[in-house]
Amino acid sequence: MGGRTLIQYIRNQNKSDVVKMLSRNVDDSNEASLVAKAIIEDVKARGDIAVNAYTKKFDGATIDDLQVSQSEIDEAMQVVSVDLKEALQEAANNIRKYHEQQGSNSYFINEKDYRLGQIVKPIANVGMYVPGGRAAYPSTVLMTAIPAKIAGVKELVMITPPKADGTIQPSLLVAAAFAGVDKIYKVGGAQGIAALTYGTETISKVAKIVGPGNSYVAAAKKIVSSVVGIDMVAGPSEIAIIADKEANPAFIAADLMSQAEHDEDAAAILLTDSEALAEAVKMELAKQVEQLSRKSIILEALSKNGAIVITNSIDEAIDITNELAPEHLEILTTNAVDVYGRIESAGAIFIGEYSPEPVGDYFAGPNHTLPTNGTAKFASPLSVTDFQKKTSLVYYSKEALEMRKDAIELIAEEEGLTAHANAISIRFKR
Ligand SMILES: NC(=O)c1ccc[n+]([C@@H]2O[C@H](COP(=O)([O-])OP(=O)(O)OC[C@H]3O[C@@H](n4cnc5c(N)ncnc54)[C@H](O)[C@@H]3O)[C@@H](O)[C@H]2O)c1
Ligand SMILES: N[C@H](CO)Cc1c[nH]c[nH+]1
Ligand SMILES: [Zn+2]
Repeated sequence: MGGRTLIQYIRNQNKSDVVKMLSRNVDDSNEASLVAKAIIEDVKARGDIAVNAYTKKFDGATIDDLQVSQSEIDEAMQVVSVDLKEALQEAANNIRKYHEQQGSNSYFINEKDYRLGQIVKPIANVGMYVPGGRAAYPSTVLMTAIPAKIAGVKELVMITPPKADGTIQPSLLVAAAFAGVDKIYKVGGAQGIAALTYGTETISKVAKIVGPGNSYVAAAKKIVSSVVGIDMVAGPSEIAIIADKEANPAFIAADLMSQAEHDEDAAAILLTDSEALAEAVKMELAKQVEQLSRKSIILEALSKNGAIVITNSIDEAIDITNELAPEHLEILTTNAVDVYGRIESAGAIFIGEYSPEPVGDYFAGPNHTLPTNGTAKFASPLSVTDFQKKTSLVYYSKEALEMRKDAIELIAEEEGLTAHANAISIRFKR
C-alpha cells in the first residue's frame, strides 16, 4: 500500500470538530469554468462545426451523424445479453413503480365569485446528460429518464460523449430505449451542454438540462443556468454508515468501498461506538480491496475522504450524521428503526444489513441521483417534480373584485404604486 494511510481514525474529538474534519472542500475549479465558458461561446457562434471539433479534440471521434440512428439502437439490443436486458427491465419497472407515486397535482379553489388554481404541466423538452468514459452507467439513464417520462416530458433528448470509434456503449442505448428517451445525440462535455442550451443545426434547444457529469459538465451547467433550467449539480459520491458492535465488519467494509470506487474524491465514513468493530472494519478493508478491480481509485478515495469515527455513543453518531447530511446513509445497528427515525438530513437511508447501498443504486426504485456535499439539508433526490412546472390561475368576477377593491387599493397606495391602484379603481368609476 506504499505507506499511505488506508483510512483515517477520528476519536476523542467533539462533535463540531468531527464535522469540520469530515466536511469537504469541493474543488469548484475556476479552470474548468473558464474552459467551459470558451467552449459554450464557440458552440453558440458556430453550432455543429464547433460541436464536431470538440468531439474530435476531447473524445477522439469523428462523427458524421450526431443523432444515434434506429439501426444503432437495434444493434445495441442484439449485442446486450438477454440477462442484462432482463435485469435492466426489472430495475426500470421498480423505478417506474416508485416514481409513479411522485409529482405535484393541479388544484383549484372554487368559491361562488372567484376561482383560484395551481396548474401543473410537464416541462415540454428536457435534455439529459449521460456521462461517457468510466462512468457510463445505464442505471443513471433509467434513473433520469423514467421520472421525466412519468412527468409527461414530450421531447426527452439524451446526450452522451461517443467513444473514439464513434459508438455509444450499447447498454446505454438499451436503457434509453426501455425508459422511452426520444432522441440521442453523440456529444458530451461543455459542448453538449451548450448545444442543448442554444441549439445547433442538428440539436434543438431545451428548457431544462439534467444529469451528472465531470467538472467541465458541471461548470457548463452552472454557466448556462441563467438561460435554461438545471437540476442539482451532484458532486462526488458519499456514504456514511452508523454501526454498533453487533454489525458485520465485512459488510461494512464492502459497502464503504462500493461508493469509494466511484472516484478518487468519493467519501466513505463509518461512525461507530465500538473500537472492536472499527478495527475489524479496517482489517476487512485491507483484505477485500485486494480483490477489487478499481483498487487504486478506492485506496485514493479512502485515504483522502475516508474515515472511521469512534463516537462515545450511537446518539453522538446520529448528531454528527445530521450535520454531515450525507448522500447515502446505512444504518447497521440493533435498533436501526429507532435510529432512522432520528435522521434529519440524508439523501437516501438504507436500513439493516440486507439493504446495502447498491440495491438503491440499481434496483429498489428510489432515485440514485441524490444531493451531495451537505446539500441534503435542503435538497431532495431527483424526482418527477424536477420535470414539472407550475402556473397559478386567478379568476375574479365583477362582484368579487368590487367587494375587495378597497383592500387592494390600500396596499397598492402603501407601496406608492398608484398605477396598480388605478387598474382596480378604473373598473368601478362611473
Ligand atoms: N452522481 C451520480 O449519480 C453520478 C452518476 C454517474 C456519473 N457521475 C459522475 O460523472 C462524472 C463522469 O465523468 P467522465 O469524465 O467519465 O464523463 P463526462 O461525460 O462527464 O465527461 C467527458 C467529457 O468531458 C469533456 N472533457 C474532458 N476533458 C476535458 C478538457 N480537458 N477540457 C474540456 N472538456 C473536457 C469532454 O467533452 C468529454 O466528452 C464523474 O465525476 C462521476 O462521478 C455521477
Ligand atoms: N452511487 C451513485 C450516485 O452517488 C450512482 C450509481 C450509478 N451506478 C452505480 N452507482
Ligand atoms: Zn454507486
